[in-house]
Amino acid sequence: MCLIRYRLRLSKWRDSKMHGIWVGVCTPGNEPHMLPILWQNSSLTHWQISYCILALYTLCDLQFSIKLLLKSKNTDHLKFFTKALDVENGLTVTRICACVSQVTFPVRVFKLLGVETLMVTNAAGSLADSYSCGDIMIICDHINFPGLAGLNPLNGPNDDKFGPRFPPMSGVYDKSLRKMAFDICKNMGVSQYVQEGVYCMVGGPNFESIAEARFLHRLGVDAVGMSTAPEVLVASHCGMRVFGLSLITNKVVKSYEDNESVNHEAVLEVSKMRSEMLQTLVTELISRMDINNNTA
Ligand SMILES: O=P(O)(O)O[C@H]1O[C@H](CO)[C@@H](O)[C@H]1O
Ligand SMILES: Nc1nc2[nH]cnc2c(=O)[nH]1
Repeated sequence: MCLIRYRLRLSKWRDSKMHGIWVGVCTPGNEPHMLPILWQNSSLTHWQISYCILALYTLCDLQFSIKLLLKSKNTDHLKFFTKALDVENGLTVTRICACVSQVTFPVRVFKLLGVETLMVTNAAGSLADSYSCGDIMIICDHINFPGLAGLNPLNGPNDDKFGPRFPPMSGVYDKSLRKMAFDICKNMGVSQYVQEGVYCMVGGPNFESIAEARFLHRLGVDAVGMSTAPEVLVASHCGMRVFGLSLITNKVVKSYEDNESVNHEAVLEVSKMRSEMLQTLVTELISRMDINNNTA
């Protein structure tokens, strides 16, 4: 099961007209609540971009939800997309994808397209007692549970063109981008909602049992979800810079006395509530990055 969202930068192709494209891949019933940017300042024509998106869409057998974020008044891009994808007002199509190599395939395609930075966002349940629903956790590290158990997108022969056979996983979440995100949140006056912590990916699609929640909590997990780690792993393997955010949509039940239980609708609700704030944060983060040399 996946819900992946990429924020990509094609620093080689620039054009001031197009600010970016936000792309998400959603599981059924999932709103594309936080959508990262695919193209930033691209000098490709709108049909070339559309073609690339459609190619990715076909190649990866994934369906993208697409929203254009245009600085210019020219909405031809949007029209073209909606026409090409045969839907009105952008595209939101959903499908399940269960395989980690499928989920991560686009990351390598993006790498080959010249993308240098990957931004990932997810919805997650909190285990840290100090977190509240609606908090934003800047991810400083992750535990990839499926990966530890052998379900790893890097399984199989290694392609040395992308990265080493045995890649390190320390320091994957870029420090300078994390700091920048904190600064932006401070300026936005929303620091009280911002945390920094460890994300853990579990296989899902069920939410945690109480015993599992307690187990993860003892391991030092601050927030748990069902995505993100495989894409981050592959991006890091091929030398991309990574930034990740978890939106805390619920508190994971850790007590047998607690009668609450999490449900997906509540997750979507909190996501909607915070989507604007997250979009502002991500957009500001992007605008502060140095497009040319990929430094924060
Ligand atoms: O991690 P993302 O895809 O944001 O979504 C999270 O929320 C969904 C459950 O409500 C699961 O898909 C879980 O992984
Ligand atoms: N595994 C898991 N994924 C989530 N996604 C959003 N909330 C949760 C949660 O509590 N657990």
